[in-house]
Amino acid sequence: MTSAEIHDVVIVGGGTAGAVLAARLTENADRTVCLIEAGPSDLGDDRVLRLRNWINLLGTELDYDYPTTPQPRGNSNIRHSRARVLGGCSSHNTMISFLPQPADFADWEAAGAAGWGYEAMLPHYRRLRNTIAPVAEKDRNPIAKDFVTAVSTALGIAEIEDFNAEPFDEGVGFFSVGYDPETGIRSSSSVAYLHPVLDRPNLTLHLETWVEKLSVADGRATGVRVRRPDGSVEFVEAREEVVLCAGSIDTPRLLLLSGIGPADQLRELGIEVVADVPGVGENLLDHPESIIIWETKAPLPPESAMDSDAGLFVRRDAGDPRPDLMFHFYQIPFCENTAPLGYPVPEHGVCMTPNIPRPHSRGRLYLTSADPAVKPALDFRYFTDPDDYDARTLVDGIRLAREVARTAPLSDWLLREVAPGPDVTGDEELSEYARRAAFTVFHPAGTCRMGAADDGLAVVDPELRLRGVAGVRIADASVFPSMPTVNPMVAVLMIGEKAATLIAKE
Ligand SMILES: Cc1cc2nc3c(=O)[nH]c(=O)nc-3n(C[C@H](O)[C@H](O)[C@H](O)COP(=O)(O)OP(=O)(O)OC[C@H]3O[C@@H](n4cnc5c(N)ncnc54)[C@H](O)[C@@H]3O)c2cc1C
Repeated sequence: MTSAEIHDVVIVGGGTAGAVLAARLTENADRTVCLIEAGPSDLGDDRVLRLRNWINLLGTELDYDYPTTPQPRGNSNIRHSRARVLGGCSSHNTMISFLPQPADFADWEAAGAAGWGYEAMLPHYRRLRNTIAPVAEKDRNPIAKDFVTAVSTALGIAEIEDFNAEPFDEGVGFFSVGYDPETGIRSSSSVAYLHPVLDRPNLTLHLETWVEKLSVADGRATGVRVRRPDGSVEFVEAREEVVLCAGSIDTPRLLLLSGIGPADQLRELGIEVVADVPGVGENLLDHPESIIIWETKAPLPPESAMDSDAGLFVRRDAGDPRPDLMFHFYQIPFCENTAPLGYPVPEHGVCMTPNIPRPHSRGRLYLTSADPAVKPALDFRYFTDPDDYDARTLVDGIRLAREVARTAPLSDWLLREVAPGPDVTGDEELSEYARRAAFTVFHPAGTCRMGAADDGLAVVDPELRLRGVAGVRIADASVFPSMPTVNPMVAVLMIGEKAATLIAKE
């Protein structure tokens, strides 16, 4: 294996956080940065750039498409979409953009992430280069407007014009979205951060290049072993540090394959232990959701930013300042998880997808083989929390959704409830349905969580430095100590910004 290149900083993964980091670190012309991305460029690729096309990217060659392990209390057929393209998941997601709530960051601090409180994080939010604004008036579909009105009438919840203007406990309205309403182009981390700086001489970008292993000598990372598109294997050396931004599934996977993780698991698989870091792969978080679908009386008008433009936050627990139940309102009948259960697939329809903002169940990611081609096992342990909080939240959500659907003007559009159907009303049967038809909001996180030095399961410290091996940081959704109440992409972008300031300080 040849040592092909040497750079000051090597970033693994040109995704949501990795693109931010590469752009920020190369503002210093004296620092050389190599960004290594497994997927192709998004430049000029309309499939990726057109926000509303996101749903057509699921399961394509731009999606790693991770299965879950069997989920005895949930849906075992959930596929976890993860993007294989520059910009990462910000290049194929719905770009719903929420600043996390103050109490979300307070939870992180309480979990040992000193310096990650709300006030300290706000400057990183203000620095974001993405174009983020509430869905434009021209993209607001009449049925989504009527959903907002019906929620206010049925539940007495006020409309919020801009969810990012200030913290909220409840609210209904159109989401803030990262896109250009004139063109429909997404404001991904690649578009907002990388495209304008691709010609910087101190930035080297390798596309379609898979990082196979982190190389460590005498307890310090020296660089990474990569596989180029032509199959050749090379070593890319890091003079200062390696930053892992491969996301909450591929960052722990890479660490485990490099011998960094729970020693017992590694030994069982015949992987040489480089550092015993028991927390790698633990604390697998997600936002699970369920779904209630209606057939509409007629096809819907065409307006939309990305078919899930509005939503609702409900607070049931008065003891916490944050909402604890969220809905997306889809202007399409999303039947992927109900059709296999035998429910009808209407030609035109809408759905509400209640989700659990702060679920109690925790899962685990682990390897089943030392073969790097074998995907890691993702055991989310959906709905396994002993007090059954997670399933009860979805049952509450379905009941509230029905109240909204019964209320004008939304009710005027709806022909019939097709899943689970009006006859399913009891707690037990609603819970059974909600869990069997459950899906993911696509928010896996937490598998290399940040924490204090005395926390045995923390994988990185509050400066994002990997425990047990010097010269490595992690900056992506895997470092979340706990799940933010809201959709997490903005938190990930902020992690990219904060990582850049931490590295620049040194
Ligand atoms: C379909 C979908 C819709 C979503 N919608 C929203 C939304 O509307 N709002 C929201 O807040 N969140 C949303 N999310 C979640 C959000 O997009 C992610 O939480 C966030 O983007 C994750 O960022 P990341 O930097 O951790 O990882 P990613 O953005 O996934 O970046 C990881 C990058 O690393 C690369 N990589 C991985 N392994 C290697 C390797 N070994 N070598 C080289 N490169 C590698 C990948 O190709 C990828 O580009 C959605 C996610 C999906 C999938």
